[in-house]
This record gives sequence, C-alpha cells and structure tokens, in this order.
Amino acid sequence: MADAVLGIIGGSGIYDLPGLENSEWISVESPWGEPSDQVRVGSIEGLKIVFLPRHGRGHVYSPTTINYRANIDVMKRCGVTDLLSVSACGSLKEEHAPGTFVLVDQFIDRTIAREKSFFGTGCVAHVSMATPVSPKLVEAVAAAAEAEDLAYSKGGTYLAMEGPQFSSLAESHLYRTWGCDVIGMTNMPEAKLAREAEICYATIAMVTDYDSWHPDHGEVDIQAIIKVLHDNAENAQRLVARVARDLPRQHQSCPAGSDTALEFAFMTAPEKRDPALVAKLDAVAGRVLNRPS
Ligand SMILES: CSC[C@H]1O[C@H](OP(=O)(O)O)[C@H](O)[C@@H]1O
Ligand SMILES: Nc1ncnc2[nH]cnc12
Repeated sequence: MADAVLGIIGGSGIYDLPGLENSEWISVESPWGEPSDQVRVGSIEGLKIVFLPRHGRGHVYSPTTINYRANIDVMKRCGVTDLLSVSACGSLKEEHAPGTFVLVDQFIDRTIAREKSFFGTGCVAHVSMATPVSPKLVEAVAAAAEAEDLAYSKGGTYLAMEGPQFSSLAESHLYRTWGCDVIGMTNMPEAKLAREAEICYATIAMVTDYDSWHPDHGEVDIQAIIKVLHDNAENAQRLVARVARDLPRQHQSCPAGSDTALEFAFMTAPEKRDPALVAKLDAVAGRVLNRPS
C-alpha cells in the first residue's frame, strides 16, 4: 500500500489551514483549467497534507463557477489518496442544530450547470456512486470528533442544489420529505469527480442554519451563517488536525472501492480513444489508461 496523503478542501469560511509543518502555497497546473487557488502543501506529524480553499482565498468562485475538475485533478497530481471536504450546510432536520458536524454518507445531486465528469466522447467510463463516501475515512473523522469532544452525527444525506440563491420554502419542505439531512451547493459534482479520480472522499458538513423550513427560525440569513462559520472555524480546524494526527500512514484500501473505481469502468475501445482526452486524463486515470498491456 502507498503512503497516505490527506487532501482537505476548505469550504466557506475556511480559506487556510494553520498548524501545518513546513508548509508553502504552491501553484499546480491542470489540463482541466484553473483550480480555485494555489494549494498549501505541508505535513502534520509526518503525514503529507494538501489544502485547497474551494472558493479561492477571498471567496472568488461561486458554487457554479468553481472548476471542480481542475480542483480534483490538482489533488490527484499532489498524490492525495484521502480527501476531506469541509463544507457549510443548512440543516433539514431538527436534530442537526447549527454547530453540529454531520458526517454524511449519501448525496442527492440536483445541480444542473456544472461539468460532472472527466470522461466523455472518445473516452467513456462509468463508475459506481452507490457508496459515495469512504467508510474508513468517515470512521477516522468520527473517532477524531469523539476524541476532540465535538458534536457530530454519523450518516445522513446531503442534497446538493445549484444555488447561489437559497431554497424556496416549498423546495426546503420537499427535500425534507425525501429524508435529506443537510443541504449545500458544492459537494456535487466534487464527490463524483473524486470517485472518478480514485480518491477516497468524505464530507464534514458543518451546519450553519435551518434552511428555510423551520417554523422557529427565520429565512436563511448570510450574516447569521457567517457568524456560525466564524464561531466554528476553530472547531473544524481542530477536527481536521486530529484526523491528520491519527490517520494511518499507509493508505488503507477502501471498502467502497474508491481506489479501484476505474479498474473495469472504461467502455471505449482502446483504438477508438481520443488521444487528446487520454492525455488530459494522465493524473486522474493514468493508473489504468497508461498501464503497459
Ligand atoms: C456561505 S453559505 C453558502 C455556501 O456555503 C457552502 O459552501 P461550501 O460547501 O464550500 O462550504 C454552500 O454550499 C454554499 O456554497
Ligand atoms: N441553507 C443552505 N442551503 C444551501 N447551502 C447552504 N450553505 C449553508 N447553508 C445553506
């Protein structure tokens, strides 16, 4: 097994990761275009860490304009084996109060205006998303939350909406009837692309508000969200640092098949593959596409 490398994609309110040893911001080029920012590369007790602010420093990119493919490609180029998303979200259930970390295990993708796959004409591939998060990574986060005495909830469904506007009351009620736990705007297609890139993925969904459905809470208010984010940023950073300290230094093979997702995924016959697309896939799919036959 290879050395583990922990990637962290910081969401709203998380634009840097203090506490890394020997760290520096570096630029990593991607054939998929501009990533959200440079990455901060460093280590925690010998574990390599690669941090990327999802919206860029200064919150430049909206959920729709983030180049998710470039971000995941850059993580892969940096050797990331395990990727943690730290994301602000609204709560769709009474029990997920603001300040709680929900370790989701399912997603419903309602986004409509994003590039969702590395593959396409000239190199078609299909991966399973039945189990979209890596169970071992979720366990590692849950253990870290226990150790740090942080309020968390294990399991749950994240509804990914396009945004940037928040949901209408009718939408918020609808997603509750679907059994969703939290709502956000960014974890899809990120989780799909991580799976295509054979990277283990898990989400720490930081609840910031009750979306619009709760009779005792008003409409979603960005100022209130920013305050909750601000109050919880230190907890999120403590949680991530604990995961890093305790994560096994050898990457553990994924029971959900994240690290072998492409093994039998390709449909396009080798002689029909588009060489330009195959070249762009060097990092994401080189393990399978460029294997000597
Ligand atoms: C600041 S509220 C809306 C914004 O926050 C979440 O982003 P992220 O997942 O990157 O923390 C949500 O999805 C919206 O993009
Ligand atoms: N209520 C909400 N809906 C969508 N994204 C969010 N991010 C934080 N709160 C949210």
